[in-house]
Amino acid sequence: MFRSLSLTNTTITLCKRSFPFSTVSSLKNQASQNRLSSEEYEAYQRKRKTDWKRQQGGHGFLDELIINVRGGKGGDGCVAFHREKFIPFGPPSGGNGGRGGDVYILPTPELTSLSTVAKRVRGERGGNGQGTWQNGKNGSPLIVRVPLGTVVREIPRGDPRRAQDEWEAEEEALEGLDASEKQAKMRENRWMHYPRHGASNLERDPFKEAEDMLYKQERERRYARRKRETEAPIFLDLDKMDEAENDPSAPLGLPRKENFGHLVASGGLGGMGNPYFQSAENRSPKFATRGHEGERITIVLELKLLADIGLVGMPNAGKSTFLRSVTGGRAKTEVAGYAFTTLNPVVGVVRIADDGTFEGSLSQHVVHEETSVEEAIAQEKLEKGELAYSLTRNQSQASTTDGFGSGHRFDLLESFRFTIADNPGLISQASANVGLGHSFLRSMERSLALVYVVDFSNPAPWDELVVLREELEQYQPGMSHKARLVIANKSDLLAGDGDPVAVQAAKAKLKHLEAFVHSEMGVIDSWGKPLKLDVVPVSAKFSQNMKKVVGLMKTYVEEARAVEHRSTT
Ligand SMILES: Nc1nc2c(ncn2[C@@H]2O[C@H](COP(=O)(O)OP(=O)(O)OP(=O)(O)O)[C@@H](O)[C@H]2O)c(=O)[nH]1
Ligand SMILES: [Mg+2]
Repeated sequence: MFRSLSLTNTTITLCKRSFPFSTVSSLKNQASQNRLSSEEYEAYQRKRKTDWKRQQGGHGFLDELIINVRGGKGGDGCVAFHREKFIPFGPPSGGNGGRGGDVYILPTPELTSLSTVAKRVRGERGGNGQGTWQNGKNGSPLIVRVPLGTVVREIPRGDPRRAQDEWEAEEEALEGLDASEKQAKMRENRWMHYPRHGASNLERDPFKEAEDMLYKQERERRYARRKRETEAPIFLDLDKMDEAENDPSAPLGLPRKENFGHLVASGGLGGMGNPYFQSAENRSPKFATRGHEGERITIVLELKLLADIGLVGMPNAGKSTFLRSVTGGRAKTEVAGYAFTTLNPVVGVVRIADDGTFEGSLSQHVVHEETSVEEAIAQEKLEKGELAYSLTRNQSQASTTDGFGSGHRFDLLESFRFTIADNPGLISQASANVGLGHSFLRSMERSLALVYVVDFSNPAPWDELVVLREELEQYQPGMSHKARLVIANKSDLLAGDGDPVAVQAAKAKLKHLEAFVHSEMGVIDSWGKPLKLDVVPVSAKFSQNMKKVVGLMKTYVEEARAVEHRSTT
């Protein structure tokens, strides 16, 4: 069977298979047989990647993960009777089961992504009780480590992404059974009987009373859980390390308290051994309870990247090129001339010396071409054998004349550093999940400052600004007041050849942009004072005017850090 697939103005025919990857491999085959040009193949792959991201409706960026957590099941109680020489009918001696292990969440600075977090977490089971009053061992606590800056939210009841809780799971397992079968199963899940006493136990009043009591406790627990879920669902904003507090004047040799983090699901209680059910009426109870199920909850983890500055712009404005330029090509973010190249936020580090020189400016790599062009150049060099003896990045920096020496020597000169996050493109209606949605702005929420990047070669770059501000406000009212700067990128495209008329026109356009920004785009800073945004024309591709931008960004970060410092002290 065949079907047609339209691809960037060409129509190709490909084999229909049910598994999408085979479609790609068949395309790969076609490409290798020269029936499909490599550009067409690439365009197809790119389209699939972006479509896939879009289908997720803005969810599923690398910084969001849903996990199912279960506390450990409690250990079973034991039915036993003490036996000793000359004591043939000793008292009941079954131990209680141990508690199931609790599950905690702990923020850790060593982690930077949620990729290491397991999607299903289950606490350790408590040990079963044993004869001669031996209680089972408690399950040890389980710690789920997440990166610093993770937000933990419990998924509420009714949300389809939520897994069943322990009671719902049991109800589902019992579905379709008649009343007596149900009762038998429920008893099996809850009670242990002394061998050959199962049937007789069920008829005796003490057992019935104990059973009623157990169900009553269960109902109370269930009610309390529901109440907790609706009144105080789990919400943790883990942006700070919290150390376990140790008393400094504690006696020597006392073990240090261990910090487990935040409890998210507690383990089930252990079952009761048969001595628990001993009473005046029932001197030798021949039953014990099984351990309780641990709490089951579904939580969503969201990682807020901690970048000082966030770049906000429409697709293709040159955000990724800008990040590569300020980091001297170190930040590995893809650059290409089509919309939605960047699908996940990428963070780069900018290091600055006292005199305003930044590490990226020392790089001899000043032209930042599209990734595919750079790859083609590298491939060509590789084939010619030029790469074999070429200098490494640090060696080439050592040969620069400005006296900074090798890249490592910059460590001595570095006086300030901040991070910049390159974001996917934001478009009009992103809040209604057009394009890639805007959920990635979550990473920007705690950025100290935002910077708009617009394509200055567009006929009306000011229109872009209005849309961007609108989308920021849609995401979080007041967020647009974090903006400090407008980068007018791609300025080389205007009057790059030095034609005086074009230069005049470019100057006039810049004036217009500045006037627009000053009159329409004012913000209120954290002290409540009105502030005008800076406007700087740059060419990210050719690394022009970058020093000025980096200098300005440094001042924003310094100011914002000072504000934060003051508000915390
Ligand atoms: N002439 C010129 N082209 C530029 C400049 N900056 C970026 N470009 C080109 O603009 C195109 C888009 O650049 P990207 O950096 O991928 O744009 P982006 O904003 O990251 O786009 P998305 O990731 O899709 O949101 C590429 O073809 C770049 O080569 C510039 O300063 N001058
Ligand atoms: Mg990009």
